[in-house]
Amino acid sequence: MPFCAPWRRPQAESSTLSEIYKPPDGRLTKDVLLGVGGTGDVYKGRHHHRGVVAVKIANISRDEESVCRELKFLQQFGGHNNIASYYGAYYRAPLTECSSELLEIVLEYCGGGSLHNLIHKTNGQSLKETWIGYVCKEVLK
Ligand SMILES: Nc1ncnc2c1ncn2[C@@H]1O[C@H](COP(=O)(O)OP(=O)(O)OP(=O)(O)O)[C@@H](O)[C@H]1O
Repeated sequence: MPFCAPWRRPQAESSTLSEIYKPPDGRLTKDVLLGVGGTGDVYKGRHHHRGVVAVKIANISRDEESVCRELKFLQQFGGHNNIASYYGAYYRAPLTECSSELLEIVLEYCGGGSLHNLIHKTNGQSLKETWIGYVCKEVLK
């Protein structure tokens, strides 16, 4: 296999995705749609333990490699101050033969909105130099 997804760990080669990433079993609910990204739709939700969270619905069937790359990134850097924390992922089996295998990726909910929104809400749709400096400094940390 040219590509090895992190959930198919060497010691768990015989395990299926559903065994490694157990289904949420009511521990996770999804509410409003927050946005749509390259990996899938992102919902505001509630996790039984974490409270309010963001839930990214990643389509494994469509692009397993991208989902894997994103998970790897989150597992490695999710502890950084400026990156949403990664709380775990749940496997969702296809409902019918034609539907997709999904992974529900649970993240820290970032309620402040996006930089894109901030720019569009600002007079002249342009941030002050001090703000731009602050954002650049935080991105480079
Ligand atoms: N942790 C989060 N908290 C709150 N909203 C979020 C969170 N993650 C994503 N969103 C919302 O969902 C949208 C899509 O996010 P996502 O991370 O999937 O894609 P992206 O980073 O915008 O693009 P791409 O997937 O192409 O990198 C964001 O623009 C944002 O509005």
